[in-house]
Amino acid sequence: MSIRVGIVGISGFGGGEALRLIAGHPAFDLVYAAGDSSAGRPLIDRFPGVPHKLAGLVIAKWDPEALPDLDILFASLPTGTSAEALARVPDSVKIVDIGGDHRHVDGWTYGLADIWPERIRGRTRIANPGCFPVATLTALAPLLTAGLIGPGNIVIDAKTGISGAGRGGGDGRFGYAETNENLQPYGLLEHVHMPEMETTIAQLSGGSAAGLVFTPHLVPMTRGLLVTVYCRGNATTTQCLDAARGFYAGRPFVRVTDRPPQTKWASGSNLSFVSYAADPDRNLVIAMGVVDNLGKGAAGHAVQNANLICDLPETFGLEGAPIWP
Ligand SMILES: NC(=O)C1=CN([C@@H]2O[C@H](COP(=O)(O)OP(=O)(O)OC[C@H]3O[C@@H](n4cnc5c(N)ncnc54)[C@H](OP(=O)(O)O)[C@@H]3O)[C@@H](O)[C@H]2O)C=CC1
Ligand SMILES: CC(=O)N[C@@H](CCC(=O)OP(=O)(O)O)C(=O)O
Repeated sequence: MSIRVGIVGISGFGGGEALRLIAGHPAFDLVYAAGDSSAGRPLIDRFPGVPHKLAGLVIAKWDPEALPDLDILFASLPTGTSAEALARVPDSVKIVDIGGDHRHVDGWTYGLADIWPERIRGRTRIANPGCFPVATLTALAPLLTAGLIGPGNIVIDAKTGISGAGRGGGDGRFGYAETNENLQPYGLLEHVHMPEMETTIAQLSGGSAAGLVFTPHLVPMTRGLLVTVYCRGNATTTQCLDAARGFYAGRPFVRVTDRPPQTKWASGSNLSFVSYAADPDRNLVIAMGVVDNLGKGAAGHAVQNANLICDLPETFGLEGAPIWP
């Protein structure tokens, strides 16, 4: 079976990771690559290591009115730039939007694939969750649905690799000299992922995520994302681990570990790792979540969502082991 696939934003970090995964996918055929400043360049010029079967593809100027015959389009454009153009893509073309323009937007399904795959199958417009929300929500969902923690007063302390900012993140914070051997908090009290997390926590728990605090930090590594989430709840560590093991039983991409997870465990993969430490005497639950920001945080999750909407095995193209070391 061959499913005709396009990627817009292919020269970026998210698009490049989608290219890597789709190049090895057993059912997807990349027939369209698009961008802006990279348009006109052969793919092999932008990515010298691209497989021979894709070497002839030339990056097109992104134009939703000039698409070839496509079954599915991956959109990996800067948040804020894709809504108007994606609205002009024909209905017959399924879309997975890796960017942030369609999360909790009417007509689009919020694609938390490990948590609610049944909501995604059969849909044609999927909004990938943001990278911080997916790590956080994957760790919290079993606890919220089991009532082991409350939805209020949750504190999320997050660390991300620099590639989370994309190639275009050019305000001087992301160069080698600024990031090497440096730690930077940012987005305090107002990060764009707050509303997405508040809405989904409320959906999962049936209550309000009032008092949510989220502080991301840039750390000097290329890939990887870790959240340490402090919650109020009268549960033991064993109860939290058991709840997560039950919740994710049979799900291929979530690993529940006794040990606190590390970012390298997920590198280059679509895996999420979660773990917990809880002290009922202090009414304290600590939930931890790890993903690769470009894997489960972006392109890996997008391919998983695409598999679901194309009625393929969820794991197609995503079965490789993580990169180590
Ligand atoms: N990086 C990450 O870890 C994650 C990113 N995301 C989201 O994914 C999206 C892409 O991010 P990322 O790959 O990191 O960003 P990059 O800055 O690395 O890449 C952006 C891409 O968008 C293309 N582009 C920009 N403007 C236009 C335009 N007007 N028309 C066509 N193409 C355009 C660029 O093309 P060209 O080079 O040809 O100009 C480039 O390929 C963003 O919405 C981001 O928030 C989500 C989760 C994680
Ligand atoms: C390091 C860094 O800057 N990371 C990005 C997260 C990338 C992401 O998930 O972005 P979207 O929600 O726009 O898709 C950020 O904090 O905004």
